[in-house]
Amino acid sequence: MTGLHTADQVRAAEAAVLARTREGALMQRAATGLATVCLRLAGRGAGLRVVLLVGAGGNGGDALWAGSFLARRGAAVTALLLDPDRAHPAGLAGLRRAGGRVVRDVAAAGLDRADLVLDGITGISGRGGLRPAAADAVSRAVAGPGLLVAVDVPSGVDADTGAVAGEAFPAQHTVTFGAVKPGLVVGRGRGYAGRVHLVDLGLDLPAPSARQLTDAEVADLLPDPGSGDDKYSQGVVGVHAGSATYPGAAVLCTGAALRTRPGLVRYAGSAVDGVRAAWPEAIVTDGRPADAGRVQAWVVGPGAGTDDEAQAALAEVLATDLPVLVDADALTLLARSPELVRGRAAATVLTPHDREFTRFGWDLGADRIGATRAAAADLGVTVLLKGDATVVADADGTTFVNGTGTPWLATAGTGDVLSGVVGALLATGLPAVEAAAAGAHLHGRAGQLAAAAGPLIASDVVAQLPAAVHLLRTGA
Ligand SMILES: NC(=O)C1=CN([C@@H]2O[C@H](COP(=O)(O)OP(=O)(O)OC[C@H]3O[C@@H](n4cnc5c(N)ncnc54)[C@H](OP(=O)(O)O)[C@@H]3O)[C@@H](O)[C@H]2O)[C@@H](O)CC1
Ligand SMILES: Nc1ncnc2c1ncn2[C@@H]1O[C@H](COP(=O)(O)OP(=O)(O)O)[C@@H](O)[C@H]1O
Ligand SMILES: [K+]
Repeated sequence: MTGLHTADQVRAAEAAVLARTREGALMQRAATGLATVCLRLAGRGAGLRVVLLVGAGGNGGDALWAGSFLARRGAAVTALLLDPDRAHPAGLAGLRRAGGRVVRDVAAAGLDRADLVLDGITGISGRGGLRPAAADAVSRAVAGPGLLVAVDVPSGVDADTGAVAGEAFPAQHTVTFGAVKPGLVVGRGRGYAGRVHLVDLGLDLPAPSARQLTDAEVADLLPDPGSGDDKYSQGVVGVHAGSATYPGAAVLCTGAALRTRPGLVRYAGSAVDGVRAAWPEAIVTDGRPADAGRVQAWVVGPGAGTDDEAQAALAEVLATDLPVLVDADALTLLARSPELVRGRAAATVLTPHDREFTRFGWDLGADRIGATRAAAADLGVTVLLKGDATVVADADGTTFVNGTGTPWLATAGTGDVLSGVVGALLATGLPAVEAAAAGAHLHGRAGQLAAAAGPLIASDVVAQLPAAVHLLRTGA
C-alpha cells in the first residue's frame, strides 16, 4: 500500500524529527536522497550541466544542498535565485563551497543547454500558481533540453489536492520526501508529477489521509474458488442495464461481471436477446429485477434509460437489503430522488463521472478527494468518482486513489465495464469501499493490457480482465 499523507501530516512528522536532530540534518538527508535519484536518472555526475531553480523556502534549500552534492560529483551546477535575499543561507553557502555558480538573471542560468533542471521553487508550502519570475524560469526550462525533476512537489501544484491554479512545473520525475502527497497522484497534479520517487526520511507518520492499493493487495481481495464452492457460493451478481434498442451497456456490464467472478451472473432487463447472444453463461430474464432470482448484489443503470420503468427498477433494487451499485442513467434518476439511498442498511456505491457527480448538486472543484468524501458523507454511501485518477471514498472518510489505468480508457462503454467489475466484487461480500477501489484497480490494469495491443474499445477491456487478474496474482 502507498499511504498518501497531507502537507500538514508531513510537516508535523518532520517537526518531531527536527526537534531531536542537529540543525539541517533532515534537509541534508532529503537532499542526499534527491541527488542520488538525480545521478541515477542522469547516469553520471561528471560534466553534468545542472540548473537549480531556487525559491525562498525549504524547497529551495533542498535544491541547493542537492546541487552541492552533485557539484562534488563533478557536475557543473548553476543556481538561479528567484528571491535572492531569502534563499536558504546554509544551502547557498554549501553550494558556493562546492564550486557552484549562483545567478539572479534567468538569461544567465543556461537553461537552454542544461542536462538536468531541479525545480526547488516551492514545495509543500506553495500556494496558487507560480509568480511571474518563477513562471518565466519554468517556461524557459520547458523549452530547453534538460530533464525536468521536481523537488518534493512540482511547483505550482497543491500538495494536498493536486490543484493547479496557474503556471506549474511539468516534471518528468518528482523526488518526494517522507511520504507521497495526494497532489502527486490525483487531479491535475498527477499530470505534472511524472514518475514519483519516494525518499524515506524515517518519519513517524500518522495513518495516511488516503491510500493507493498495490497489485498484490488487490489480488488478496480476490479469493480463488475453493473445493467446497459451487456456482452460487462465490456471490451472484444481478445486472439491470441496457435496453432492447441499446443492448451494448448490458452486454459490456454483464460480460465484465462474468469475467471478474465467473460463478453466476443474472441479467434482468429488456436487452435479453443481446445479452443471451453475447454471454450464453448469463441467466437472463426479460423482466424486472425482482423476477431475476436470488443475487448477492445489484448493478443498476448503464444504458437502462430514465423512464418510469427504469425509475421503478431502481427503487426496487434500492428497497432490497443487498449492496447496490448505481451507475449512469440510474445516477440521473437518483439525483432527482436521493432519499432513495439515505439510510439504506446495505451498502450503496455510486460511480459517477464528473457530469453525473454535479447533477447531485455537489461542488466539483479542483479538490477531487475532498469533493468525493463530502459526497459520500452527504448521502451515507460509497462514491467512486471516475477520472484519470479515480477516487473512491466511504462515508466515514476512508479514501483510495486509483493508480492504474490509461487515457485510452476514455472511450465509450468502459464505464459500463467498470460497473460490472465492481458489482461482481460487491457480490463476493467485500466491503463496498474495497470492492470499488479494487475494481477500479483491476479495470485499470485490464485497460493497460488492452492498450498495449493498440487503441482499445470497451470489449477489449472485458476480454483482458482474466489476464489482468493473473497479472495481479503473479506480477507477470
Ligand atoms: N524544514 C525542513 O527541515 C525540511 C524541509 N523540507 C523541504 O522544505 C519544503 C517546505 O519548505 P517551506 O515550508 O519553507 O516552504 P516551500 O514549500 O519551500 O515554499 C514556500 C516559499 O515559496 C514561496 N511561494 C509560495 N507560493 C509561491 C508561488 N505560487 N510562486 C512562487 N513562490 C511561492 C513563499 O513565498 P512567500 O509567500 O513567503 O513570499 C515561500 O518563500 C518541503 O516541501 C521540502 O522540500 C525537506 O527538506 C525536509 C526537511
Ligand atoms: N483520461 C483518462 N485516463 C484514464 N482513465 C480514464 C480517462 N478518462 C476516463 N477514464 C476512465 O474510463 C472510464 C469511463 O467511464 P464513463 O465516463 O462512465 O464511460 P461510459 O459512460 O462511456 O461507459 C472510467 O473508468 C474512467 O475512470
Ligand atoms: K518543487
